[in-house]
Amino acid sequence: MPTVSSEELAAAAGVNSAKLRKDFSYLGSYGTRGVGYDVEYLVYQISRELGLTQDWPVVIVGIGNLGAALANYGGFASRGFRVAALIDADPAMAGKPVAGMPVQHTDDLESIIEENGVSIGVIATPAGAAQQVCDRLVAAGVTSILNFAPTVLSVPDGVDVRKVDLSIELQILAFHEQRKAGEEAAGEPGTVLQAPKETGKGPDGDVPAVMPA
Ligand SMILES: NC(=O)c1ccc[n+]([C@@H]2O[C@H](COP(=O)([O-])OP(=O)(O)OC[C@H]3O[C@@H](n4cnc5c(N)ncnc54)[C@H](O)[C@@H]3O)[C@@H](O)[C@H]2O)c1
Repeated sequence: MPTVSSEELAAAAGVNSAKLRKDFSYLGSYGTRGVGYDVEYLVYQISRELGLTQDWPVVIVGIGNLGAALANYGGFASRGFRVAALIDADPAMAGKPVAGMPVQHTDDLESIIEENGVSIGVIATPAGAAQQVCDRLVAAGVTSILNFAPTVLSVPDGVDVRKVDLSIELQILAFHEQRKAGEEAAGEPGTVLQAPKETGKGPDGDVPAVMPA
């Protein structure tokens, strides 16, 4: 039975081992003195706490380039997210197979949500359609939304929205690239940069004026 000590885990995570043991005790996981934690059981306990040991049916709305790519991504199923249905407003798409499933028309959105007990919806429609799709998902019983459309969605209390925007991730990388270029121009790492005012703050929050060596 592979085991791991709280000291090893704490060192790997860069945290204090006493704090780690205390946190694990909230999971009901206490380990054995001198032996440590049973790795398999610990993984199960953490997964259970994160809600990953149950099956989560998910619908994807908007089966264009992005929606089809998401539908074809195998990584969701291995984490317990089962794609229950693919939904699109284009009548020409209805019945067409994507990732081995027939695309269903938005006319049936409500019944699909109900029949599959779906609580998580993924929106991959154009921005202009996203709020309307969101409203229908929420009215049908969806309480968590992963939004890829470049728009801010309004939802009632009790509904969670996570927005994914890859261009923001690129902006963050571009910001760091700019800092690196400034560092090279200054000649040595760790130099205090004379950054233009508007780049003194990165899109991911405060960035120290001195880059680490
Ligand atoms: N978040 C990101 O990083 C990221 C990256 C790429 C694309 N996007 C966004 O994702 C969305 C989809 O991009 P795409 O390239 O797949 O577009 P696309 O045009 O290829 O696909 C959009 C699909 O949505 C369908 N659709 C339109 N209105 C609908 C409605 N009311 N209900 C259901 N389906 C509807 C269309 O029929 C089409 O199949 C866009 O909003 C785009 O800006 C976001």
